Amino acid sequence: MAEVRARVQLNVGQHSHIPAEIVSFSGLQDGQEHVALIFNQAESEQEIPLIRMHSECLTGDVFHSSRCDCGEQLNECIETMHQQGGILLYLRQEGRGIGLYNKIDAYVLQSQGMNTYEANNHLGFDDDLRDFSDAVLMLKAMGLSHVKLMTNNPKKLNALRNAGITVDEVVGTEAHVKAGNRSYLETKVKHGDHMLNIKKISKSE
Ligand SMILES: Nc1nc2c(ncn2[C@@H]2O[C@H](COP(=O)(O)OP(=O)(O)OP(=O)(O)O)[C@@H](O)[C@H]2O)c(=O)[nH]1
Ligand SMILES: [Zn+2]
Repeated sequence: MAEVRARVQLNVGQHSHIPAEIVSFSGLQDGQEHVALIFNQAESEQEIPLIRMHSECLTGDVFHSSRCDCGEQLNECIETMHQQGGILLYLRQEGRGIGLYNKIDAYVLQSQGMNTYEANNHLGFDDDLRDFSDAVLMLKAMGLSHVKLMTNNPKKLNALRNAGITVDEVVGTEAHVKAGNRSYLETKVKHGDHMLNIKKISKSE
């Protein structure tokens, strides 16, 4: 069992204009400092809250790297939750769990022609090392057993359902295409079973 350790108000977003609360936890299992951001006190409302499990991506979230869509997804999530309320779990699972330096090694291999999964395998890692059991503990610590989930990744949906969390609805994120991330997005759809609409990607390109 994990518990809420501290919970404090802060404003977030590009102009620090979006009120939220940041939550830390005790009793998480993988040794990482995962946090939750709560918008509009969504965990205490009667309505089933929208949640997102966002895996850390320093290059995308902070530097808005051309190689992926993580920063855009994070901004989209924060804007949506500002409007509708919601809970963002920011999970310290850099590089789908392989860590930042290994992800940069994988980028080197991708620059030589491998796709994201081939590069992982070449480095001796499975396609995806993420485990969402701490995310489940965080939800339970906040008293949440019934959610709407913002993702395009069916593995996240299955992880919650297998842990006894009821997911009423899955809300996809937009396809954020920019120069440099198209093959990354296509690979997610072809090899990672992501429910991204490639046609939508082509149109907005
Ligand atoms: N190993 C590796 N990880 C990457 C690479 N590009 C992005 N990531 C990581 O992928 C994670 C995001 O996972 P994605 O598979 O893009 O998306 P998702 O979180 O599974 O699914 P959504 O909920 O739909 O966003 C972040 O931790 C990124 O750091 C890469 O080339 N190699
Ligand atoms: Zn990324």
